[in-house]
Amino acid sequence: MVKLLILDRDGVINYDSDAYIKSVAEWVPLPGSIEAIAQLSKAGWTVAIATNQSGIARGYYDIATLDAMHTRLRTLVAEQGGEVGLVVYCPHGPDEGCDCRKPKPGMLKTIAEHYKVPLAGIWFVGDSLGDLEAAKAVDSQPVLVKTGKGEKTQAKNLPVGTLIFDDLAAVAAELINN
Ligand SMILES: O=P(O)(O)OC[C@@H](O)[C@H]1O[C@@H](OP(=O)(O)O)[C@@H](O)[C@@H](O)[C@@H]1O
Ligand SMILES: [Mg+2]
Ligand SMILES: [Zn+2]
Repeated sequence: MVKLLILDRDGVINYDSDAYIKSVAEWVPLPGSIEAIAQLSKAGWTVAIATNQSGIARGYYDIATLDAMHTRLRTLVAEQGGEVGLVVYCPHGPDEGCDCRKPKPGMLKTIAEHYKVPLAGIWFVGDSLGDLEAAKAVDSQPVLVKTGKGEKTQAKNLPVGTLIFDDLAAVAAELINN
């Protein structure tokens, strides 16, 4: 069976910004995140990504720019000998009522269906409460990292059983070494 790990993007893999990440130049990996994904991949994990990208609906950047960010991510991970799995994004705005925008679990379901694995217990790593709630909604394991908005999120009322790590590198160390 596929060993699947699902990651949020902004604030987990790369620095986030309240002004959105609007270009490849603004898409800057957090320390250790690229290496963490590569190490997980080389250890047999399939690393997929589920990311809200309402900046598309807001007109801040286009799909081609978003795809270029993900090509950059894939290139950097490949340079470390790893690979990135399926990247799923929600391009919609908060008021469109789509099924994919977190905290709805639609993107997690899409990823699980793609890899034909059940979502129960799958770790979903995020920095926002919506990430953790999306995981809880499908019985996945909510995992909070303190990067991005994570420290602020930690002060909120977290889903029962949420695991907390400093950053993605710490999550990778836990999964690879245990
Ligand atoms: O963390 P992920 O899901 O990868 O992506 C989050 C981004 O889409 C943006 O999501 C926005 O929330 P709203 O979409 O405006 O509610 C804001 O939080 C931005 O700061 C953030 O960059
Ligand atoms: Mg995030
Ligand atoms: Zn959506």
